[in-house]
Amino acid sequence: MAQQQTAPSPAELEFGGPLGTAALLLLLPLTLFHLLLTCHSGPCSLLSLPPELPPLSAFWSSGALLLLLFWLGFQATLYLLPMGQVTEGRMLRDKSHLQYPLNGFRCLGLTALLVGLGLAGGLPLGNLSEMLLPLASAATVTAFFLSLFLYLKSFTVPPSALAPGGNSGNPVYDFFLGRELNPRFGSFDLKYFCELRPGLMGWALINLALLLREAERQRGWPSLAMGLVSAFQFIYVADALWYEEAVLTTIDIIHDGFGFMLAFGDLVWVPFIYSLQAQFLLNHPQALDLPVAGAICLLKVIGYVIFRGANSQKNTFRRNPSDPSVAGLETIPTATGRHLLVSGWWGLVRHPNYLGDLIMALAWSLPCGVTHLLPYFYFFYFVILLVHREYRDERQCLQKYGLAWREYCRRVPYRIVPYIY
Ligand SMILES: NC(=O)C1=CN([C@@H]2O[C@H](COP(=O)(O)OP(=O)(O)OC[C@H]3O[C@@H](n4cnc5c(N)ncnc54)[C@H](OP(=O)(O)O)[C@@H]3O)[C@@H](O)[C@H]2O)C=CC1
Ligand SMILES: CC(C)CCC[C@@H](C)[C@H]1CC=C2C3=C(CC[C@@]21C)[C@@]1(C)CC[C@H](O)C[C@@H]1CC3
Repeated sequence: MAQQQTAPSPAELEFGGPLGTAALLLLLPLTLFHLLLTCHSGPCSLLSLPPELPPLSAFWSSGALLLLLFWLGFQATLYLLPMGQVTEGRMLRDKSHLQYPLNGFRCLGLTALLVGLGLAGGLPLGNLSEMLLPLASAATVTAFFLSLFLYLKSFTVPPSALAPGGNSGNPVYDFFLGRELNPRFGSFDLKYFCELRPGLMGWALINLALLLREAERQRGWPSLAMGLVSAFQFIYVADALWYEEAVLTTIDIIHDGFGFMLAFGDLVWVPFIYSLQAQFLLNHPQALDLPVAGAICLLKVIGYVIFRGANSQKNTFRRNPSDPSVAGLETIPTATGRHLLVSGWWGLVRHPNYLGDLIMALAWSLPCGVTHLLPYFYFFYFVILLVHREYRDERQCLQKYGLAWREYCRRVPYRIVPYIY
């Protein structure tokens, strides 16, 4: 289906319009540093100010900036390696399709191999755990300059290349949301690359560094809690790269431009905020009984089965509705020629994949115990993100499918949690 590209009217502006996005431009980095400093402080209290601000020099090092640039360059090189299939994205406004390489999982494998070889050769990866603050600053500055470059670049492309939501004419709003839909250098797609590669793999690498540092402190073995958190989150990262093609149908790729929100989200928020549980465990070790660990693993499995089952069912259905695994499901026809699933996972609630993702998020926090709020930050943030995302998606689906979407909402009344929401 072709995408519409008219500038949004003031009533359609998202995230609180220019004022809301200006506030977010400040609040997001402030929240990041508040959380990092709190996590590394003794009391680790989420609601109070960090006890003592470290000297400014603790926030910056040229070594951290070089390391970050090396990581981005390394992942970009892997992205360009001609391995794996190439697939087509959804039809654009000018009726063309972009090509995307599907080599994410292989790049993860190559990265893991090189990191493994490095570790065997004595690479002090654990030291990364002491560089998180300057690394986060370097990543924030990089995301800011990348967004500025993307904003300026967007004035060199034709109107058909602009994102439906990010060309309001207000510079702050457009800088935040992103004007251009698919900024590219030749075949190198900047948004697709950032969404899945450096940040997601960086998150897994930071977790590994924290686990190694903890193991060094405990004479060789990481704690059960750290092991669970790292394993759970690694599975999530590996899953995203294995099913990389699915990201081509997300709001981020289809609807949102590439601006500060995604540049900061992909390159800073994901690696440094999503690793908060492991950061917390390094500084605040938690004992975990085997039965409790077993129950948490069960919760993770339940969440993963729902998340993967729902995502795969929809993706299979969208790719090939007559695939035997989805051919028997009940559907609603829409005026666009597409159908909406109304049984199976998508007959339970209107966003079963969000439900599974939220259950997994809880399973990532529980190994950190219940004495502190900070390891639950991801869960609470994720509830807000997904509720807001669900609201945005509903609005777009109502526009796309009209009466058929209303019929779907009537048949499947709950959005994310059955009988609750
Ligand atoms: N960890 C994190 O920070 C984040 C994780 N995620 C995860 O990423 C994944 C993708 O999320 P997201 O892109 O938000 O949304 P979805 O994968 O849920 O995609 C929504 C789209 O699915 C299609 N759809 C909706 N209902 C139906 C139906 N009944 N039958 C068939 N198609 C339907 C519609 O598109 P169409 O009809 O055009 O195909 C709709 O626009 C999710 O698992 C989510 O949990 C997302 C955001 C952040
Ligand atoms: C900075 C703000 C608070 C908002 C940032 C949002 C981003 C962190 C997320 C927007 C959509 C995302 C997706 C993923 C990671 C987080 C961001 C970038 C996944 C790649 C996570 C793994 C899933 O399997 C697919 C997700 C697609 C969307």
